Amino acid sequence: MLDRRSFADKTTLAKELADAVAGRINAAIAERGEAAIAVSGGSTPARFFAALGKRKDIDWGKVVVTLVDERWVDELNERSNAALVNEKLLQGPAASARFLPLYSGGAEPDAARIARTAAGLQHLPHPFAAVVLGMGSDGHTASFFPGGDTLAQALSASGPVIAIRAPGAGEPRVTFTLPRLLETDALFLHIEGEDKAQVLETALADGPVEEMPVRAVLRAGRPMTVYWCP
Ligand SMILES: O=C1O[C@H](COP(=O)(O)O)[C@@H](O)[C@H](O)[C@H]1O
Repeated sequence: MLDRRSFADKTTLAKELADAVAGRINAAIAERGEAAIAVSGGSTPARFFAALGKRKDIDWGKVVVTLVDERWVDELNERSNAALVNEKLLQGPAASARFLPLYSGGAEPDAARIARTAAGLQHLPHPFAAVVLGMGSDGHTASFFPGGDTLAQALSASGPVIAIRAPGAGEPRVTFTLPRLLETDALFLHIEGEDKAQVLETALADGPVEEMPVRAVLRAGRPMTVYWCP
């Protein structure tokens, strides 16, 4: 179920992952006339975003991009995942894609704001053509954090999105739920560095999901391809 691919360096990984995701986008457009992808934030995806956004073989006007999760901050904040997507991915050819953000205003993701985010996702093409997850060194993925106040619901609710707060998360968060993220043609896990490789080994061993929520994805019984480089 887990296909693990290793690459010599970050540039090669970025190009190979962009090739794989572009293939999924083009297949979804051929089959369904449109494609949606959900991508991660944080520091790891910048090179991959740049490689994907340059692709001229994608009909970007038929592509919807969203995030797997978001810190509850506006786009002027340097921790905004949406800002990263706008700066690195939605440039050049990819500027014609439609972006559906998860942050919907204010300082807290209260019920009304989460409902507004969910309403904005109503016309998201379904299923995703590709979901690209990242992973933190604490074993979180998307915003499924150890100690998350709504972790159990985030891993089981039909979604699409839920607010979550956790000691290691910094700001309050919004995340797609796991069941919704698994509704995808292809699932990727993008990690870089020896430390993340070690975290993945630990996550693959026995142990509670609550301690390393990425285990919920690894144990979901869905094919997933890991892209890793040192
Ligand atoms: O906070 C987040 O962290 C993870 C991992 O980020 P990285 O900086 O270690 O690459 C990321 O996958 C997630 O989308 C983001 O919100």
